[in-house]
Amino acid sequence: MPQLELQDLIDANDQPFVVIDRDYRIVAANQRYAEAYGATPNAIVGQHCYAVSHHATRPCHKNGEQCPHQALFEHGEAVEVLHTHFHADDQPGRIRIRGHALRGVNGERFLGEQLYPLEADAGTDCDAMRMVGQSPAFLACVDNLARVADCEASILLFGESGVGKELAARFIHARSARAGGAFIVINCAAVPETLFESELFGHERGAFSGSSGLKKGLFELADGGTLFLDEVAEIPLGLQAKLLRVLESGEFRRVGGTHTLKADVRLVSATNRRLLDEVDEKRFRLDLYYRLAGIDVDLPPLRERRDDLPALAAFLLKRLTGARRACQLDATALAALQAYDFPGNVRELRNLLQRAVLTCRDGVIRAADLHLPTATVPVLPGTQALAEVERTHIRALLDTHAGHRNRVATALGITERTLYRKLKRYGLS
Ligand SMILES: Nc1ncnc2c1ncn2[C@@H]1O[C@H](COP(=O)(O)OP(=O)(O)OP(=O)(O)O)[C@@H](O)[C@H]1O
Repeated sequence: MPQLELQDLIDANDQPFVVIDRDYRIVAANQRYAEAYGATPNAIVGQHCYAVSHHATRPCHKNGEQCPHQALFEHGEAVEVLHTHFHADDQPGRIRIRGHALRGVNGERFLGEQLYPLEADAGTDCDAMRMVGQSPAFLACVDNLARVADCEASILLFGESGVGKELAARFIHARSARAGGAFIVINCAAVPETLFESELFGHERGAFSGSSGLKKGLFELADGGTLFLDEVAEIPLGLQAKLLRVLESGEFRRVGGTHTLKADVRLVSATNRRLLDEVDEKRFRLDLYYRLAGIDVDLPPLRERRDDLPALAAFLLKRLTGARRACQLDATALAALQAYDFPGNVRELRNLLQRAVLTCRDGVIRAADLHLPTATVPVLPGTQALAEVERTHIRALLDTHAGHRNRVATALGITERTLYRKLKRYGLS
């Protein structure tokens, strides 16, 4: 075999590529890799890999990250992981790293790392799927999602309303081995209790009055893919037992059917209520909770990642205006957004911007165009019962939002179905 110059070989690679020895020292880096970290290959060789890419003083597995170096040198495996690296401009960026086991002329081992910046990744590059954000809280969350995507475990996503749970579920699906299969959504709050079973498992011709032809259920449609159970806390108790049985056996029957069917489905569920609290309140079965929450992932609310606001707002504005004239936020608008708490998270931000785009005439959105709701917290006498406080608060919100129940539900961080129940209970419907 011809002896090739290592530097020439790795410079031929279009992606950043680096070769690392057992002691975490970089022994070679291609031009692309060096550029990504604002240096030349010569300046990088001899440095610790974690110092260059993580600005850290110790290996990343000692900071709790999955580390390709550790995987190769301790376990003999070449693994692919997702990390946050710091680019030349000191900005954090999401990177997918593919580890390669390399052998030196004397048989010694080296780790070759090929880097793929995630923004250029097919699964996340189309606009509808793009998860925008670079704040540490958001990056940690996306990192988590990318790690859990590949395993087959059931995932339970927890986060406030509008925080991006469905987007996260799509992200998981797109990065899983099931990406070629269907991604099926069921919003458990929106399906009337009586239709739940037939929605999930389908029904045979004439199974009940009003059922016309044969209908496949969402479970069946998700065969080979992912079923996303949104607002999972809203599944009626009676159905929870049935769902559990199906999840345990993988078998089900259509309503009115006699054949047992099988479907190979991966479940991703989402909730904005702590399911274990629901279990304590006897509204949710503990055994079903364990089935659904193989791994749980928390999505941070927008007010805990305010650093993401400018990029998110710019991205949403671009999507809202499309090919039409671009709109921009001025400094007063950005400051107003930074000071606002966003009970409805990214969805609320999008809705605010949508309204502002319609009213702004010169392409500049100012604070006043955003019509941010001002917090009017009523001061109530200390002796009022909790239910009365709740009733008063809901009534005030209905006034503020001109009777728009979806906006009131968003502001309260509850589902519309829960709001409807409360309106009925308090005689406000
Ligand atoms: N990080 C993000 N980057 C870009 N868009 C986002 C991000 N997070 C959320 N969005 C957008 O915000 C909107 C709301 O997101 P999504 O429907 O996923 O929220 P959700 O948590 O599932 O809401 P709900 O609890 O009400 O079902 C969507 O239009 C989504 O595309």
